[in-house]
Amino acid sequence: MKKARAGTAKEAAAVGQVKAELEDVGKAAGRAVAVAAAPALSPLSETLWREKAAVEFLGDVSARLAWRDLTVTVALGSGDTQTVLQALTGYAEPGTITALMGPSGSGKSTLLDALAGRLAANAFLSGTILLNGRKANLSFGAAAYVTQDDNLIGTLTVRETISYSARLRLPDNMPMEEKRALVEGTIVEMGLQDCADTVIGNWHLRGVSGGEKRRVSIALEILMRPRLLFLDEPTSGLDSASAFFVTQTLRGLARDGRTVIASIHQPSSEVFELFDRLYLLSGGKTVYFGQASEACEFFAQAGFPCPPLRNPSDHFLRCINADFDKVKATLKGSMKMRFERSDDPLEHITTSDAIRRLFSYYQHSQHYLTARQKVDEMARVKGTVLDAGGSQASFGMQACTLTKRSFVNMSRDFGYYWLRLVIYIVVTVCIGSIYLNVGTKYNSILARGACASFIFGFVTFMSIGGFPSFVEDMKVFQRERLNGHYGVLAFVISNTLSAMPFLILITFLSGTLCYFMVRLHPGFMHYVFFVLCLYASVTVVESLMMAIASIIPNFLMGIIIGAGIQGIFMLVSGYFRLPHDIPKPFWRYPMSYISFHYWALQYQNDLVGLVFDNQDEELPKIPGEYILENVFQIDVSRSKWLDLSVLFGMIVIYRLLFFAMIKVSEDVTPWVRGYIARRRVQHKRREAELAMVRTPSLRGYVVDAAPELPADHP
Ligand SMILES: Nc1ncnc2c1ncn2[C@@H]1O[C@H](COP(=O)(O)OP(=O)(O)OP(=O)(O)O)[C@@H](O)[C@H]1O
Repeated sequence: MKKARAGTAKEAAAVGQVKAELEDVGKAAGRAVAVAAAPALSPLSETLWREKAAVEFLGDVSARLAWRDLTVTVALGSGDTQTVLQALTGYAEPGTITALMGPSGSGKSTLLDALAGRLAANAFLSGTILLNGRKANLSFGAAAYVTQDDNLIGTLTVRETISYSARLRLPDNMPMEEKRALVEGTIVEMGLQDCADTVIGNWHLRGVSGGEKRRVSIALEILMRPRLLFLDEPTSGLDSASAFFVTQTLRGLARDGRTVIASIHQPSSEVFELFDRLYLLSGGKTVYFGQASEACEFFAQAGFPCPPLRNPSDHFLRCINADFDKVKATLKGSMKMRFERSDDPLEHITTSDAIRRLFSYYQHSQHYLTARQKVDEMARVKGTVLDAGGSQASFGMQACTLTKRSFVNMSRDFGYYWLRLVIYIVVTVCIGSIYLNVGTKYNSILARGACASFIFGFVTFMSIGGFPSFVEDMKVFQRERLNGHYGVLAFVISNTLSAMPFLILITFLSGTLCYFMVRLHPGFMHYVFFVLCLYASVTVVESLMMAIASIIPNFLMGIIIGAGIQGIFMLVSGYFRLPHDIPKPFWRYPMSYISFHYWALQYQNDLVGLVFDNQDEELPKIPGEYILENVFQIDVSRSKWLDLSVLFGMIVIYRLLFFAMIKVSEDVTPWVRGYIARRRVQHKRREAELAMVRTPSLRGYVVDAAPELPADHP
C-alpha cells in the first residue's frame, strides 16, 4: 500500500520562499495584501508562483473526502438523544474550497468535527466517511483543523508563535534559512507583517486584535501546507477586507491542490464568490450541495429567487433560518411595520415552510443525484493512504523546542511564577518573624511542629495559584495535539523541565529565608535537606495540579478539587491527628501514606540531635529523638533521606499519572462515552420501533429518533 506524507516540508519551504519573494511584488503594488491575492489578480505572479513553488497538482497524494448518509446523534444529560445531523451526503475535492453555511445551530461545526474525527464523546456517528476511497481517522494530524477558539500562548509574539510551531513540525535536517523563509512567507501570506513582533496578549498584556489572533491560528495550520484543511468560521471577527483576504489565501491554498472546507457565517458577496462549492445546512439537513455559482439558480427554481441588490448568501440564509418566523411574529405583534420587501419571495410563506420546500426540492434535484453518484464513484476509487502528517520533527527536537517555548512563556507571564515567588517570600518572611529564633526551650517543641506543618501544609498549598496558567497551557496543548504537532510524552517532559528552574528559585529563596529566620536545626546538610524537601513538596503539588488540569479544564473546578485533595492529605499527615491515632484502615492505611505531607514534615531533620531544656536544673533535658517517638509518634529508625526519596518518587508518579490521564482522556474516555451513547441510541431506537408497532402513523418519526448503527462503532 502506497503511503505519502500529508504535506512535505520541502514543498512547504519552497512555497514559503516564494511567498517571501512575492512580498516585493505585493509591496510594489502598494499593499502586501496583494501577495496573497497574487495568483488571482496577476497572471505574472500566478506563473511565478506556480513555477517557483514547484507545487504541481498533488495527484496521488491529494485528499478526496466523501461522506455518505452521515448522521450524528448526541446523548443529552437528561437521558434523551438529539439528532444533530441527518443523512448528509457530500464530497470535497482537491483544488476546491467548500463553504459550509447555515443558521446558528444548524450543525456546521458538528459536520466539521464529524469529518475531522473530533466529535464530542457524547456524540454518536453513523454513515460513511471516506478519504481517498478509504475509511480513515483524520484526528491527530491527518488533517489540519482551525477551530473557533484561538488558543495561543499570550506572551509570545506572532513571529515567535509561528517560528516555534515551524520548529516543532519541520524536519530537524531542514536548514534554518528554509525554515525562516517558510515562517516569513506564512506571515506575509496571512497579512501579519504589521503585527509580527506584537505579543498575542493575555490577561495582563495587551496584544494583537481578535481578527489578528484568528489569522495567527490559521497561519499555524497552513504553515505545513496540509492536504486537507478544515476551518470553523475562519472569518469571524474579521472586517470585510481581512475576511476577503483570508478567504483569498485559502482559495490560493486550495488552488495548489489542497482540499479546503470552511464553515462561514454571512459572507460578503465578494467572499462568497471565492467559494467553489456550497453546502447549505438547516436543522442538520442538507438544503443545497453543489457549485456555489449555481445556488442562485437552484433557489430561483425552487421558488425563492434572490431579489435584486441582495447579497446571495444573505438571501440563502434568510430563506433557511427558521428563527425569522419568530422574529417576524414578534415584530408584527409589537410594531406596525412591514417586515418584508415587496419583492421578497418569503412575503407570503413562513420560513419553516420555505425550508420544507427547499429540502424536498433538493432531494429531487439533479444536484442531489450528482452528489450521490460522485460519492459512489469516489468510494470505488481506492487512492493513496495519507499518513498522519502533523509533525516531521524528531522527538528530541519537539521536546527541546517545547521546553524552550514553555520556559520563555513562564518567564514572561507574571502570573505563572513571578507572582507566586513574591507571595512565597512575603509569607515566609511572616513565618520567619512569627517563629523568629525559635530556640530549644520546652515551648519551642510544639512551635517547631506547628512551623513545619504550616510550611509543608499551607506554603506548598499555595502552588495551586498556578492552576489557571496550567489550564491555558493545556488548551494550547489540546489544540496542537489534535492537529498532530507533537506527542504527549514530549509535552510532559518539556513541562517538567521548563518549570524546574522556577521551582528551584522559589523554594531556594523562600526556604533560605525561613530556615535562617526561624533558626531551624543548624548545619549545612540540615539546611540542604530542608530546601530539598520544600522543593520536592512544591513540585509534587505542581504535578498533582497538572494531572488535575489534564482532566478538568475549568480553572475554578480544578482549584476546588485540588484544594480538596490537599486538605484531605493535610488531615492525615500526622500533625492534626497523631499517626497512631489516625483511624485505621482507610485513613491510616493507605491514606496517610499516600499523603505527601506525611513524608514531608521533616521533623526528623529538625529534631534529631537537638536537646530541649528550660535552663532549669530541676527539669529534665529532653532529647529530640524522645520527642519524635513520644510526642510526634515518628519512627526514628526510618531515615529522613528515605522520606525525601519517597517525595521525589511521588513527583515521578504524579508526572506518570499526568501522562496516563492525557492518554486515558484521549483514548479510553471517548470509547466509554461512545459506548454509553450508543446504548442510549439503541434503547431509543427500540422504544421508537415499539411505538411504531403500536401506532403505524409514527413511521416517519422512527428514522429521526433511531439512526442506523454501523457495525464497527464501539
Ligand atoms: N456534543 C453535543 N452535545 C449536545 N448538543 C450538541 C453537541 N454537539 C452539538 N450539539 C447541538 O447541535 C446543534 C448544532 O451545533 P453546532 O455547533 O454544530 O451548530 P453550528 O451550526 O456550528 O452553530 P454556530 O454557527 O452557532 O457555531 C446545537 O443545537 C448544539 O447544541
